[in-house]
Amino acid sequence: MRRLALIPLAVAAVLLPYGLDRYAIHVVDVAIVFALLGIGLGLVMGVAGQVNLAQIAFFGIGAYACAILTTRAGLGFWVAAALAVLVAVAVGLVVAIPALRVQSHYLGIVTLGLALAFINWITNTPEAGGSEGISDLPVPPMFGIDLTSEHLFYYLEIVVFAIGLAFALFVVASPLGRRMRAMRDDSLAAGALGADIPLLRVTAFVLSGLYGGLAGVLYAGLIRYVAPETFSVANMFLLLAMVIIGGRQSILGCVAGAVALSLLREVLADFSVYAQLGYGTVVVLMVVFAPTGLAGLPRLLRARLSRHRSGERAELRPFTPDDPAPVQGGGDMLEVRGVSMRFKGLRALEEVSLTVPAGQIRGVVGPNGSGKTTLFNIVSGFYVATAGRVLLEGDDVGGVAPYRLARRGVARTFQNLRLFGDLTVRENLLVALDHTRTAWTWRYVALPHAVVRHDRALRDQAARLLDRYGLTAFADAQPRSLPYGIQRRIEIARAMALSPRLLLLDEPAAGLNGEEVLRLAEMVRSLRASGVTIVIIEHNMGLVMSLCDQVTVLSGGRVIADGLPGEVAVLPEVVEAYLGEPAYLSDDNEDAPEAAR
Ligand SMILES: Nc1ncnc2c1ncn2[C@@H]1O[C@H](COP(=O)(O)OP(=O)(O)OP(=O)(O)O)[C@@H](O)[C@H]1O
Repeated sequence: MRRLALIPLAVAAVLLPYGLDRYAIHVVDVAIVFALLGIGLGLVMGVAGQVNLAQIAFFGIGAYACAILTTRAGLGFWVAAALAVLVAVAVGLVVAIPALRVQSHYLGIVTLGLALAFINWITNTPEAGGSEGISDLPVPPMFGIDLTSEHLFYYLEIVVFAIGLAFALFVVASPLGRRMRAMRDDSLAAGALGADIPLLRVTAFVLSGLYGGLAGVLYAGLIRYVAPETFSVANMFLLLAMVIIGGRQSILGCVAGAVALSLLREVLADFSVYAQLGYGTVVVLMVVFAPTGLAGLPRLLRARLSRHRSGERAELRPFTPDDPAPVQGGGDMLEVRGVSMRFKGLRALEEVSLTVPAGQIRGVVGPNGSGKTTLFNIVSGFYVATAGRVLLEGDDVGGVAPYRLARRGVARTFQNLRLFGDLTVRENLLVALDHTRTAWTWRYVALPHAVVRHDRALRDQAARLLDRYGLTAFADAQPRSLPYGIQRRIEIARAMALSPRLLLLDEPAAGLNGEEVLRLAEMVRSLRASGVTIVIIEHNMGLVMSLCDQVTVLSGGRVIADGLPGEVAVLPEVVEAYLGEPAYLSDDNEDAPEAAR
């Protein structure tokens, strides 16, 4: 059906130049160049969440490299064009380096600085023609077709644009695009689910450089003259306005914004000062009232509606237990040896040691601020311990990045749920189910069919997982529109999508009612029966006492007790650590849900 809808669009695109005079087709040709730039900026900023104010420089590098290589080095247009796109991609790689260290507005400042450095270079370098620019670029040869005609050049542009748009849409809908969106929503959680964040950031900037370079080359072939004013900061902000107004999270929105503002710019050419002011005002209004741009409005409305609807008929189906499986290996799954962690002057952990045998459910309890979550953060690779070692099945994994640990079988949930709010429940699971490496991105160009097949297989697995966790009814909802208990279930399902051997649950019962705690306990037992080793931080002592094989008690960053639940609960030092509230640590805790005991 969707493909059929493309036919009238294609016919309209073919017929468009027939109704346009020379000036109008020129405006359309420039709008297409900006649309390509918009796609690049949409991918890096909207999809991957990397603030990039250097897009105008990628555009300029493509155009200038093409101009210099043709007029100064005497290369043919297409050879120069191919090299120019490669140069823009290489610069994209270089611009990605700061993104590995800084994010958000800091990254904005760095990339803006790089754009200014480029503008400065082209304005002051004789090889780049200084403020005069470079003129007399050769006409791109095309099997005898005269591309000096902007009507004919339009057809070249529209083909490049169509391929560029199709590729961008394909990437966004694919596992790679999903990972990028997950990274944009919450890079920590994405890393914990196996997404290689540094490589993903580099990939986003490379794509941005690719589209910037392509736009630059087309611009060079169209105008056959390059000068600094085209690649100014003012035009960078115009480009930003295009993407923000259109909707940066939607590639089609970016294209629509770029085309609309390019045309509007021509209409308002005589009022350019007021026009700039107008764009600025509209951008501010959009950021405040519709941050997802015009393209995001229907989704915003749908989300609002589905929030009401899913709230009305929210029915969580029962969890279907996994098939029991023997624990493999049988040795120690996790060993923490003398781990200390300091944050500046604060000692969060001091010489903490514990050993978790494979197949155990280990409870980690302690008063607030005793270092439980810090311990999880070290085991899952978020923090590197100041001292001590962490062994996973005997291998030292201290300092190993979270995404690598995730691939080695460590999954975790978070105390304050870290679901990807802009992704659906199904997509949340799909991110975790995808175990491919980002380095396989070349497949997107060379083997797109393999990518489609891989995605289909992932979707089948996601459907089974949704069914097993009773979440099918919520598959297409956004997690934040769902009740808290369901969100907790989704987070466990998402962690299990990694097929972990070690599962770290950080206060999974927080915010759950008694019935939900009962279901949680059943689920955790079933996960253990399926061969997963579990470490659980919990304040609900009824749950801890009934569920855990062994309990480690932390206080002030130190292990003060370790043993069977019933034994540690009555130790005086443990009672004291809990401010003299022994009832919380005993089996007789009346606050503990009946079901969890
Ligand atoms: N990134 C950080 N920077 C500075 N201090 C930190 C950081 N992370 C944790 N801390 C400090 O380390 C100590 C232990 O915190 P942690 O979150 O591990 O405790 P917790 O036992 O999990 O507490 P709760 O039960 O309240 O979640 C606290 O004093 C906390 O403020």
